[in-house]
Amino acid sequence: MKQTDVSSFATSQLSLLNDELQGELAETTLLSSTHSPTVLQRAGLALLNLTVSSQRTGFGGKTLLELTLDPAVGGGDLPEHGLRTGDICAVAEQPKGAERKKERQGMEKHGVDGVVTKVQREAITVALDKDEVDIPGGKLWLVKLANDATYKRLNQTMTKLQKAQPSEHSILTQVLFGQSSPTPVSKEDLTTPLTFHDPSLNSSQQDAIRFALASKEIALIHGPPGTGKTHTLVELILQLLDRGQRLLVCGPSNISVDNIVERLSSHKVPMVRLGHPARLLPGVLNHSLDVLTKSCNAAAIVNDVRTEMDAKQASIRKTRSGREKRVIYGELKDLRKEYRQRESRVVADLLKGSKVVLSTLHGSGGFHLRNEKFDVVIVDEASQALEAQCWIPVLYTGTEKLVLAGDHLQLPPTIKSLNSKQSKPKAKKAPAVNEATDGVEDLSISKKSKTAKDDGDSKKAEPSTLETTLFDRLLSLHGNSIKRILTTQYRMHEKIMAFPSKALYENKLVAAESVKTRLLTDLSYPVKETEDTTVPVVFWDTQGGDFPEKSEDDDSGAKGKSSLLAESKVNEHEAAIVRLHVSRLIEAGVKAEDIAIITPYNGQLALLSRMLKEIFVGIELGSIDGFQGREKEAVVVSLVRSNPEREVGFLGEKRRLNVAMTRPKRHLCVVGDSETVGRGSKFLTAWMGWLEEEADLRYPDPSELQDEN
Ligand SMILES: Nc1ncnc2c1ncn2[C@@H]1O[C@H](COP(=O)(O)OP(=O)(O)OP(=O)(O)O)[C@@H](O)[C@H]1O
Repeated sequence: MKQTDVSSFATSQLSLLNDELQGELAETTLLSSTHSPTVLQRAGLALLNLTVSSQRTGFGGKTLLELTLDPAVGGGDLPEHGLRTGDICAVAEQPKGAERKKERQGMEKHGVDGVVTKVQREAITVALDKDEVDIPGGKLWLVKLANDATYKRLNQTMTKLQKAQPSEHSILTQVLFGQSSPTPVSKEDLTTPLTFHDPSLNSSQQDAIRFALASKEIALIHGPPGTGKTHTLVELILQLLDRGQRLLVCGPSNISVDNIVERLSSHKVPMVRLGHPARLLPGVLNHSLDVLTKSCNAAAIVNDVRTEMDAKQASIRKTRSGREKRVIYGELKDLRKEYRQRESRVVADLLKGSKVVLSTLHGSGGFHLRNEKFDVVIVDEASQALEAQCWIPVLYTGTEKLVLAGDHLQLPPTIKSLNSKQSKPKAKKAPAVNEATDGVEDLSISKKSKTAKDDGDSKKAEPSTLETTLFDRLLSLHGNSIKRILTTQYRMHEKIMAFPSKALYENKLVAAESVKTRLLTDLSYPVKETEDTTVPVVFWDTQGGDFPEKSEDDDSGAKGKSSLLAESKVNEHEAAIVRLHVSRLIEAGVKAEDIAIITPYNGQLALLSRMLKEIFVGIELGSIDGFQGREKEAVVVSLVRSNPEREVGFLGEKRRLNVAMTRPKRHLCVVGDSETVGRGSKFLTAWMGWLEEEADLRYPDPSELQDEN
């Protein structure tokens, strides 16, 4: 066991985080200082010609401004924009002659910062950061700002860790750094009979629960694709509650947390979900602090003040006299103070009374939990979280036990905040193609520079230390004895599962009876039996050099211009094969919405989208990274790389390929050049070998593709 020094670990994290932040800020500043509002609006980063359509009081006593298009410019729907709930923005008076840069730079002085809380077709609502603001009567504009809140909290957390004296380190912290070993779990604890709330749990799930219950400091639940990780966590939560424990349940994204809230609510567990209501799934709202503080018994005392404040807000907008305004502001100030006091009493009571609190990792560092103690912290999707994020609930709640659930053999967290959006639910809804490339939201750090570089060749890119997750680090620190793996998977046909199981999961995966032989022809609607619909795995091998890749910007000569414009790859012939295969599936009766096409290269994704989105309405196209956590009945993977140098770039990352090959339930079609891809790495050689042996092989007939074109 290799010990890690706590303080130097924190110091190095701080420096890595700072590098990220500086890069991010430089990029945003560059963007907003060099472009006019109109250009920013076209880029989806700003909205112009707005007016206040209503003003009221929201959670935390904040002023909520609802903005719509000024009737003077015709009103109606807002133009297309990229502003999302949770984005940090500024609202300011629109400079006359919108292009004038000088005036625009005064924005920071005249504008008010806030957070987007609701986005509708005709309106966008912003919760303002400042209490007393005099919103100008003229036209307003709203611009997205860089969000450094995430970094600030990570920074605070790592600073706290850095400054803690060794004598202050909890046993858990010592275990997390290898200075103490985890207390061994006794055999009896692992074998004592347990009554499970869910009798359908399989034996690996039951074992994982026994292990997590018996562990004193840490337990890792390793959930390969489709093995019911969240299902298992829900039972673990119920078992811990039976034992009188108080729990904090977190995940890196809102959706990862909401997934658990939704599943727990059918068990009637009294719980509180922290987080801004605008970011939560509708089904989860009833558990949010915002709604609970309005609906609980003590709510009336808060609501009285809220009503009074709203009336005052309305009267401010009506009066023109500066003196009257000042009087009302004074009254509002007192009311707001009163409101916050009453609300925080109600919130504190609600939190004290709840045995389960759920929030994002980031949210667990908010002031609501500052004095709350929890017996156990559970983190779902832990291999999607930065280590520094996982420390937020650990350090701020003083827990002595941590349960992490995840799969370190799928993709690690990516680093991005400027353009981060809500991550998609696991639900089978079809996000637009550009959204499918987005990562996880709450922290969503995805290094732009890295993405750009990787898009060219990830093999050369050294993994940054920020990407080593706590899950990974603990496994290398303490070994497999701190984890239990879930082995029955409920997603894939057994043939689709076979290679990833053998190559990555020590051959431990077993396909559940209900899925192991499911084919497209067994779908709930009629699908004709064809050579495609009756086989689980198809491999279109384009070997022979007739289907070469292209660098996207070969023609434009943009190579080396900027890391953000780094070249991507396309393979037009592969795209034609994808079209052929999909059209055959659709002719056989498979619905377009049951098919997804995924590829590692954004260039190829853009090409495929142009070619196929309109022909196959409802089909989903996405990057492999954006498809993590999702599933489809049929998945076509376009590998793109085909070159005499046998370069595989992005495909060198086996965790990315693992994600790609484990998305389908009934049908996986791989399109690629076995000669190029097969030389990329040991993993790729093994995969190509396996496909040649086990898949239904197809060799493209150029004349058939000609017809298709
Ligand atoms: N013991 C079980 N018996 C039957 N079905 C199960 C069992 N455990 C999980 N499932 C089913 O397997 C599917 C995957 O479960 P869940 O969403 O909990 O998995 P996950 O591991 O969190 O998913 P992912 O692989 O996307 O991370 C769900 O449809 C769930 O109902």
